[in-house]
Amino acid sequence: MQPPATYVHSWHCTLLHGEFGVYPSKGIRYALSLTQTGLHIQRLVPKPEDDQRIVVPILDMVGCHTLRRGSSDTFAYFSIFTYPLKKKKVTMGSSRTRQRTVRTFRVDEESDYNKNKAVAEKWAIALKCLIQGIPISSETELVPDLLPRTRRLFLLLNPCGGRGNAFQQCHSHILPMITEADISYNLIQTERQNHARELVQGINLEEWDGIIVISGDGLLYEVINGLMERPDWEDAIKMPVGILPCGSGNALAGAINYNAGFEQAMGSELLLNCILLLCRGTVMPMDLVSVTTCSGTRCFSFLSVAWGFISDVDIESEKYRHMGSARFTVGTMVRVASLRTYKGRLSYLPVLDGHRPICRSITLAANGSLVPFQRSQLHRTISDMGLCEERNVMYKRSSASYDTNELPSFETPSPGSPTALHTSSFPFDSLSEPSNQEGRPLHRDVASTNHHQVNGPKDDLIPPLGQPVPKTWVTLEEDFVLVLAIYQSHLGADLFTAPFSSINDGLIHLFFVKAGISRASLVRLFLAMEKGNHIEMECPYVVHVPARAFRLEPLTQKGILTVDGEQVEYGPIQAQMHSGLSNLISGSNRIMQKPLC
Ligand SMILES: Nc1ncnc2c1ncn2[C@@H]1O[C@H](COP(=O)(O)OP(=O)(O)OP(=O)(O)O)[C@@H](O)[C@H]1O
Repeated sequence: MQPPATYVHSWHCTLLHGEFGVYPSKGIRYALSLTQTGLHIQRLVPKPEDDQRIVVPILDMVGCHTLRRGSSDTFAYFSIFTYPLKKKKVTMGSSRTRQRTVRTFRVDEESDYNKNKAVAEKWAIALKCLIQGIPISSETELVPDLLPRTRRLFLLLNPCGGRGNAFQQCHSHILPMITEADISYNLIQTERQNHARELVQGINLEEWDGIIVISGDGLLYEVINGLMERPDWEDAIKMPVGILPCGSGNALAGAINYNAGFEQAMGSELLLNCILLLCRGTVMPMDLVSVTTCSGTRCFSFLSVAWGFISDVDIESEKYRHMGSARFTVGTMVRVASLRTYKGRLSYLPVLDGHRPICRSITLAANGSLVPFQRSQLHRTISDMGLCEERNVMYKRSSASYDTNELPSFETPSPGSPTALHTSSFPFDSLSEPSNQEGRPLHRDVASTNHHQVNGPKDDLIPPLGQPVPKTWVTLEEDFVLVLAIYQSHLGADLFTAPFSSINDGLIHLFFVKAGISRASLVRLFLAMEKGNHIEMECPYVVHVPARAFRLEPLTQKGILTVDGEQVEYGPIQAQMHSGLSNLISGSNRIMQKPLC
């Protein structure tokens, strides 16, 4: 990660310098120089044959502890805990993994322990400040007051998430690393669906600096909605939340990993990256979308609303849960083999760029092979409707700026009001009741059925579900293979679905695939999505539109709708963006503060 050009000089200036022994002592001595971005280690004794230096990036560090060996020892020690990324040779090629490395330095300049201890503490304070993104310079007096009080995290672990190995991951990686980062915690194992939702409704906000789910996206969905159900929701939703990926999809973890500038990762590499970022602890606003289902129930979503192919695969693949993320691959193959289409009406409030709506299409050749980016048929279709100029809009990651739409605002009806809709008034059914192979009931029920969310900011962009959408909205009636509204870059840790999306860009990215797409093209689309390459493709059947609000009215009677991967009641559904409503522990230092050096 590069510092801003104007700060390059100060970025490399030395904050601290010293010469130390090591533990265990083998007569080796090092010169250490600390800069804003790394610790430079130069061996002094025995003298190296060539001028080799090791640079340990601050980004690889989780913490630093000071130590003493015994009361008679006059030396003080400081240990630095790092997790550098190492390449590992495996049978077929190589893979990456983070390996714990501890370096302990001996402060032995003085014959008085207290003087050596003061030096060791100074180094520990400086390192901790840099890890946590607290600005320091060579002029800063390195005193303990620079550091915030010990962070206290409320950890919620779902023993049934993903492959069911969250408990094992917690003991082998998570707890050791956060202890090295001086984080105190309370760990609770969830016992059933909605347990996390209930727990966060009862916590004292003053007692915690963050709520972390050790699970998949489903548990975070419960936490966010539990916070929104509190009478003090305005304060509660500002509680920083975080995720340590132990689920199947791990979409938000994929987005956090990408936001931090790491390479796309899965499994324990992704988990270790996310623990590292949690230890840094920096917080950023995260967009939430309020979703209203046909009964008038409102819930808050941080990831996606899906209908058709994606929600079918998500829910129908529950029976392959033991496979971890591979369950989605199997589910995709099954669903491709018996491809369904769904008739529906999709309306959306487009985002204006210089007062022009933006849309893009992705084109595959008729035979399903990738072709260079061209103007697509669908582009023309929309342009002909006077909705969009014929042009290709390329998005830059986190640099897009759009005009605010000036639109009338609407009152949202309370769930009991005459305009609110009720499930019974819609002739819709869920396509499938989730069940596993053995026929045992699954832990997933249709989410939020019993939760009427009344709190939260007003949905001022959408009229009540029973009323028509404003004339300024775009409405399409189509046979769809899928409709997806996503507001994170990733739909799964290895599904880089919206590369132009960022955690707080205030945009709902609507993707839809129309009936007519060949099975081969659909498979290619999902394969290309792994690396985000689908964006370079053109396909007349695949469209992306940024929006601020949308309404989806299924006209096919049976189907599955999901919000953040959780099944919700089937029927008309609508949603509106509430930008930056929550806070996410992203650990990212992308918005760097000017160093005071
Ligand atoms: N002890 C438990 N037993 C059964 N289900 C539980 C338990 N604790 C939580 N749950 C439920 O498990 C569901 C799935 O959890 P989660 O989403 O975290 O994992 P996942 O589905 O494997 O991952 P992802 O959502 O990333 O695909 C949640 O809806 C949650 O309510």
